[in-house]
Amino acid sequence: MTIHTDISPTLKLIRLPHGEGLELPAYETKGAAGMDLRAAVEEGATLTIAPGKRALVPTGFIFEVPDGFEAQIRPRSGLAFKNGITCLNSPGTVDSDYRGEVKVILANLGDEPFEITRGMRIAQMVIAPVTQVRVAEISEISETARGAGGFGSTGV
Ligand SMILES: O=c1ccn([C@H]2C[C@H](O)[C@@H](COP(=O)(O)OP(=O)(O)OP(=O)(O)O)O2)c(=O)[nH]1
Ligand SMILES: [Mg+2]
Repeated sequence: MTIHTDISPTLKLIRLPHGEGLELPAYETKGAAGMDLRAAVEEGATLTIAPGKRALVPTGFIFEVPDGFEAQIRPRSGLAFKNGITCLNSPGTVDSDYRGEVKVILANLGDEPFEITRGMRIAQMVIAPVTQVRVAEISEISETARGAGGFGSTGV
C-alpha cells in the first residue's frame, strides 16, 4: 500500500500533564491504518477491569482532528482475541470539533480480570473522511427490488 504522506492532513495534538512522557500515537507499521493509543494511567498504578465490566481509559492527549475527518477509536485484535478486551462503543467517534481529552471505553468480555498499566497500547485510532449530508423530508420513497427486505431477507 502506498500512503501519500505528501497530501496527508496533519493531526495536531496537545499533551496533557498526565500524558507527560508517553509516546505519541503512532502507526506501528508502514501501511497501518490505525495509530495505537496508550493508556495514560498513573505511573506505578494498575487499572483493573473485571470480567463483564468497563472502564474509561485516558489517553493523555487532546486532538484537533482535521476538518472533514473523524477519528474512529477501535479495538486491537490481539487484546480482543487473547483477553476479550474491546471498545464498548466501537468504533468510538471523535468529532473534529471535540476539544476534550480522547478517552477509550474498554470492556472486558473475557473470563479474567484485565490489568492496564501506563503506556500500554489499548486501542487504535483511524482517521477517516466524513460526509455530512443535507436532510430533505419527502412524502414518497423510491421503489427498489429489495424494498423493505432486510435482516437476513436474502438468506444465509
Ligand atoms: O470512544 C470515544 C468516543 C467519543 N469520545 C469523545 C469525542 C467525541 O467527539 C465525544 C462525543 O462522542 P459521542 O458523540 O459518541 O458521544 P455522545 O454520547 O453523543 O456525547 P455528546 O452528546 O457529547 O455528543 O466524546 C472519546 O473521547 N472517545
Ligand atoms: Mg454525540
